[in-house]
Amino acid sequence: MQTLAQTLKQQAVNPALSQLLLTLAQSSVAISQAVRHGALAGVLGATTQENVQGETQKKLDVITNEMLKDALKAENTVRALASEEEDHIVEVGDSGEFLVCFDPLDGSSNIDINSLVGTIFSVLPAPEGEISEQSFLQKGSEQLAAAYVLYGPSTMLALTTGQGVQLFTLNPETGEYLLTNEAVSIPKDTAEFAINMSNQRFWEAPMQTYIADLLLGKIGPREKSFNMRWIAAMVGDVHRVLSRGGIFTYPTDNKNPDKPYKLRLMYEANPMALLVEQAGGKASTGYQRILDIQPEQIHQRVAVILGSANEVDACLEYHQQDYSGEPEL
Ligand SMILES: O=P(O)(O)OC[C@H]1O[C@](O)(COP(=O)(O)O)[C@@H](O)[C@@H]1O
Ligand SMILES: [Mg+2]
Ligand SMILES: [Mg+2]
Repeated sequence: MQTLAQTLKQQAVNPALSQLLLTLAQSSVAISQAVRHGALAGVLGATTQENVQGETQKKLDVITNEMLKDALKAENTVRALASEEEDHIVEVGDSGEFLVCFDPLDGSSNIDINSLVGTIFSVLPAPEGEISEQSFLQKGSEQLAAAYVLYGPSTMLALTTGQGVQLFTLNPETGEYLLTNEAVSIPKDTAEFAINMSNQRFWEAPMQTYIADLLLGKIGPREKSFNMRWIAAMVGDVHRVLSRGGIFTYPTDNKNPDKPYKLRLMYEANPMALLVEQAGGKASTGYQRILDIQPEQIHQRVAVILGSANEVDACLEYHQQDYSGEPEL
């Protein structure tokens, strides 16, 4: 089986980018080991700190963030990084062509129940000159590479450098990622949706109506029965979408008027949107292609609807209708 390094070579990926991706992959092997040791390594549970988003940091959020930061500081390919667990950007080197955004531990509420977690990466070109937060505010379509690692029964890496999506499985004996799917393709149609249903009463009318129609199954306008899954780790849900199709959404809600969206654009939505599009799927806010959004802040949040192309289109049709004359749901 082909290794990650061999695959990058075959794709003729620029050597500096290859080196960076191999470093990120290597760090994820170390994270995978930390995650696997769980309580034995004393890494479970929460810290007393909060991140910039006001969320209590888990010990592993902090540990994995430090691991990635240290690995990137030892690199000469990266100018600066932006992380979910850092209030501001962190400059890591004077030379280098890249900026990296990451969510070091996605789905961290799953860690204490020994369920799926992951890491998400996005690589952007570094502009010339001084680096500031502004340098990161590039559209998702500018990403040079995007990847996630899923720490599940096996550890898997999904990667795109703009040449489709490849899936690698970690050989735990050798610490090497081996190519196990060279061209991921998301089926266009699906009968599976993923949404946190407990927020139903807080959604906008289009999402309320769309999900209500899915729940009606064969007797509803869709004339088809749908199943539901929710892993509470975007990496896990997106991996299922890449593996067998589906629609995944964390839509706009008015639960907390100051926070109408949950997922973060720069290190959750953008990298996942690139992976999904590269695998033949679609990713939208309901009103705009995610990869076309002009970011305004590194920690900005966004509504996400992604997955099987025809199902995302079906959901988007609901967003084009006018609900103003209808009674409130
Ligand atoms: O707990 P909820 O509201 O279901 O939200 C789950 C969502 O939150 C996230 O866990 C956010 O990620 P973090 O754990 O990195 O903060 C997503 O991965 C997931 O889709
Ligand atoms: Mg996350
Ligand atoms: Mg996280």
